[in-house]
Amino acid sequence: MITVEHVTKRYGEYTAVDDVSFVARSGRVTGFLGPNGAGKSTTMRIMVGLTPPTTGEVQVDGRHYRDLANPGRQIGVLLDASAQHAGRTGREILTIGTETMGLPRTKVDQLLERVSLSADESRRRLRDYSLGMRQRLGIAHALLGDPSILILDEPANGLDPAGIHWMRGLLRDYAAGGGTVLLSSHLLHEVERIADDLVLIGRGRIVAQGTKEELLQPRGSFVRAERHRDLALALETAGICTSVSGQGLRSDAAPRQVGAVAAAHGIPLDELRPAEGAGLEDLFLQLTADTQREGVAA
Ligand SMILES: Nc1ncnc2c1ncn2[C@@H]1O[C@H](COP(=O)(O)OP(=O)(O)OP(=O)(O)O)[C@@H](O)[C@H]1O
Repeated sequence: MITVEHVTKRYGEYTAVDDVSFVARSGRVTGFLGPNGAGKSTTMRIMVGLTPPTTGEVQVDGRHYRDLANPGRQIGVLLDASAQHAGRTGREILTIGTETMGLPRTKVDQLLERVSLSADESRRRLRDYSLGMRQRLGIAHALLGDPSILILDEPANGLDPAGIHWMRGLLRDYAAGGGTVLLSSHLLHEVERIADDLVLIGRGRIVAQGTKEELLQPRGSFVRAERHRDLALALETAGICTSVSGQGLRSDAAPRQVGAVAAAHGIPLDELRPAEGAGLEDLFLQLTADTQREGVAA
């Protein structure tokens, strides 16, 4: 479990992370989502002691990262797949990992196989790796010490569709075995498929968090009636704001509430249903509308 408590990071006058709190639970995949520059990487760097927070703290399984004697055995980290010595081969990078963590050398071949890097590829230098191969090697490195927590910054970056499918299976299995997975991504559809819980961040602030089901639950209702104007007026009088949507009206109120108002005013309805689920992308755009660089309206 990762517990982030009131973490703030300021660079001079600029606040990159603003009072961020959330929990990534064990046995679950938590997706950390946000537009460019939202503060995801900074928060992850704070988690693993690479950046000191201005205020607040992060605990991993109840302890601070800096207090872990052999952190790689508890937390697997992939923040930047290219942040390894470019002149070393993949095999060398993993071998150094086994040595610093006190693991048997046999782990190297096990992990290479697990991330589908061939013996030939493992002998190439990192500078000659494609981005996808670097990601695979980075994931292998993160998994080396059989940690109970994985912190991955944009792990799908550079992976081809088969690679993304593979990674999804790997991380789901990992969480099914009780592990904690926190992954950041811009690939909203990918996260929608893999995550159990979601944390959305915009301009350093958390804008929404909860289970995927909670956040993607359809909100509000769609209603259609011949006496369209009467219905809109009745709903407005009942304190329910509506907007015109196609042939009907959309509102944030539940269908039951809308139905009750229509019944009270004797307005026959042609259609009444929950509004379609927004989908993560819509939700993401809505919640970060004022933080999007492109000013994307919901
Ligand atoms: N060392 C630093 N000095 C000054 N500003 C910084 C520093 N590190 C990060 N920032 C700023 O903090 C903000 C958050 O950056 P961060 O890398 O955490 O965003 P991100 O959500 O990971 O973005 P992306 O998805 O583009 O990788 C950015 O505006 C960035 O320029």
